[in-house]
Amino acid sequence: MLSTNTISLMMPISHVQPRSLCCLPLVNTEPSISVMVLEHRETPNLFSSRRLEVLELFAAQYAISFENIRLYEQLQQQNDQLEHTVAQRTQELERKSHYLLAILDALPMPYALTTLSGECISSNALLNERLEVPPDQLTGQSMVQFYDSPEDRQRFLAQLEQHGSVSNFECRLRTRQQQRFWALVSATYVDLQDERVIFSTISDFSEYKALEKQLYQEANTDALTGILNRRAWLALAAKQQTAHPFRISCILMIDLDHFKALNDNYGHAAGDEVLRQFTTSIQRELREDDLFGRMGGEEFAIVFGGLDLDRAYSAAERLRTMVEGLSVMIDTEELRFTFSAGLCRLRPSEPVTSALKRADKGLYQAKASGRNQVWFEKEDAHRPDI
Ligand SMILES: Nc1nc2c(ncn2[C@@H]2O[C@H](COP(=O)(O)OP(=O)(O)OP(=O)(O)O)[C@@H](O)[C@H]2O)c(=O)[nH]1
Repeated sequence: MLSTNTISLMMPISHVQPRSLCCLPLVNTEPSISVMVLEHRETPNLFSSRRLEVLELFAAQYAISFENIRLYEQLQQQNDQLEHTVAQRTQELERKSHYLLAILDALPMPYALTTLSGECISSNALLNERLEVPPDQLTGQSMVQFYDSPEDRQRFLAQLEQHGSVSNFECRLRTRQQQRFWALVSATYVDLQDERVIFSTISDFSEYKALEKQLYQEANTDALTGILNRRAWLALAAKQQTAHPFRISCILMIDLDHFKALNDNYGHAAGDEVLRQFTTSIQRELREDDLFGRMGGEEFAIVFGGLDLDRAYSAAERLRTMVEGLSVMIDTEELRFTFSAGLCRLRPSEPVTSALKRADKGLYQAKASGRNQVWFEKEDAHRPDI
């Protein structure tokens, strides 16, 4: 209900004095938001208390509707604001996603995005090409099939799980056409909105691996005969000794007899051929546990793994007899040759070079005693000298 004060303050709407004037505040939940003014120019005292009650109800309803409209407009404004923000964010995301795709497309190496179980989510053309899979046919496929050994895949996943990323994991992959190649795989986890996936890149390093193998071959083998060179033989002999500290082994040092004369009489190439055929023949006779190497010139050494002095001596004698019976054809000429050798036990934890020196002493004795024979040190023997 309006107070008298409020009414008296009200000004008529028109300049003609009204005979009845009513002023009602439009009040809802909040303080008055507006005022409803009614005036009548002809009938005095028109706004009786009963009429005022009705008008008050009407004013209240009006206030509610008015408030509703205001709230609706406010909501509409907020909605517009929200839509604007969403549109802006979407645009931003689209731009970022566009950048990301552009970067991935420009990546100069094969990549794949896979699920944790190895299913390909996306890949680039370079990967498809390297794995010999037609464009777009990798998505949905299991990448596990491209690992040459399933154990490699397990090791790769174990490393990824342990460190969160893997750098240059060396393994062999195979293409869909079953072509094997060496690859370095690097990977990291990527957390997408609702799942964790793996982003991996691969680089083919088959050429490097082949070169590495070639360098290893060159560094460890003798170019003429293809067997171990002195350095590699010493290293492997020491490695075997460490791996089997309680295994009995013997070392045989071999030197071809009168090789200078053979070279002088038949030429260096004939000497080379003799060295090659000698090596091949000896290799044929040796067991897997034996280690054969060229120490230089016409000198060779063998570790008889797991043989005691008696059995090693028998083996050395068998080799000596075999070589004695060999003949190498040089043009129409049949060349025959022999070797002298020194034998000794490789004592536990004794440096291989030191045992080699003792075998060399036996070799010297064999040469001095007329060649084409095998000698061993007295202290090593439980039987008399030959
Ligand atoms: N063809 C050829 N000859 C080699 C090679 N390496 C070393 N020689 C030769 O082997 C010969 C070794 O001669 P010496 O050390 O005098 O020994 P030897 O003539 O076998 O005499 P003894 O050992 O006393 O029986 C030398 O003439 C070397 O030039 C090689 O790779 N090829």
